[in-house]
This record gives sequence, C-alpha cells and structure tokens, in this order.
Amino acid sequence: MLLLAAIPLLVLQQAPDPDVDWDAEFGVEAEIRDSITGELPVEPYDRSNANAGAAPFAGDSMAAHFNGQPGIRRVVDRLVDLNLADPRIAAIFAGHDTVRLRRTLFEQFCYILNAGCDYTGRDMRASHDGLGSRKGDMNALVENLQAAMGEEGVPFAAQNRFLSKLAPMSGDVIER
Ligand code: HEM
Repeated sequence: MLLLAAIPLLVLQQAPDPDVDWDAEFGVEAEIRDSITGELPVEPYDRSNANAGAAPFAGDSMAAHFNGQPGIRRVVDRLVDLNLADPRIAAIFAGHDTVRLRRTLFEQFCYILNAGCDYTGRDMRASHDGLGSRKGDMNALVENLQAAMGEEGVPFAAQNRFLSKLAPMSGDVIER
C-alpha cells in the first residue's frame, strides 16, 4: 500500500536541471584564492604579534634547536600533514584553508621560537571559534607536534619548553 502511494511521487520527481547554477540561486559567493599566495580571503582583523598568544623566547638557542627557519618550516608542514591524515582530528581541518594555515602556523612558531618572524595571523580565540575542538583533539594535535619535532631531531628539553608556551593557549583553542 505504502509502495503504491510512493509511485506518483517517484513519477513526479525530476532530475535536477544541469544548467542551473545552484550557488547563484542560493546566493553562495565563490571564494577565490589569491593568485600569488594561493590563500582564501579572511574577514579583516588587526595584525599584531600579540595575536601569537605567547611571548617569544629570549636568545637564539630555541631557534637553533629547531634548526632555524627551515627546520621550523619542516616541523609545521609535517604537523599539518599528520593532522590531515589523523582520523581523530582530520574532520576538524576539512574545508579550511591549509595554505594559509601552513603560513600562519609557521609564522607563529617562528615568532615564539625567536627565529626572526612576525606573526600576521588571527588570535587563537578568533581562529578556533566555532571549530568545536575538545581536550582530546588538543591532545591528538600535541602528539602529532611531538612526532614532527622528534623527526626534526629537536631535543626533548626544547620540545617541552616549546609545548609549555603553547599549553596556556588551550583555553582559547578548545570549546568552552
Ligand atoms: C595550542 C594549540 C594550537 C595552536 C598554537 C594553533 C595555532 C593555529 C594558528 C596559528 C592558526 C591560523 C590562524 C589564522 O590563519 O589567522 C590556526 C587555525 C586553525 N586551527 Fe589551530 N592551533 C592549535 C590547536 C588546534 C587544535 C587542537 C585544532 C583541532 C584539532 C586546531 C584546528 C585549527 C583549524 C581547523 C584552523 C583553521 C581555522 C580557519 O581556517 O578559520 N587548532 N591554529
């Protein structure tokens, strides 16, 4: 009986018109990547090193332990790759601009490690607002960061000093 009632509905159902631009119909604006940086646009915000969320280390020993800017770049790229491949947290990164993330995360790490960069990204609260990440997600990310630093040969003591700079940010990063 239910099947009989469904037949007229199936007959009435039409295939979607392939010529309709559904984004335009629903007012979805196309996001266009910058032709030079490859990044998607973000809402305007005030740029400041204070957005990095921690003061830089004094001296150049931490930068040296990370093998300078090239080493920091490798750690960040590896961290992003591990996060994107990590079934625990990959979904949180899906659909976000990883081109921008690689750049801003590099700047943040480089600034905090006193390796000669300014941070131009958003503050931690603004950039993680609405992501819904929890303590377990933070733990997963820290594990991936430890793996990336380990692969770069960063000594344990330096890894822990760096992690202790990031730990206080978790209040702004995870969902309240
Ligand atoms: C202390 C730990 C963390 C630090 C230092 C950090 C750092 C950053 C930085 C610098 C940005 C880019 C800001 C910008 O582009 O303006 C960012 C964005 C992002 N972070 Fe984190 N993060 C942390 C933890 C996490 C965790 C635990 C997750 C989820 C598992 C996460 C997911 C994301 C995502 C998805 C974005 C992109 C947001 C967007 O495109 O709007 N982060 N993070």
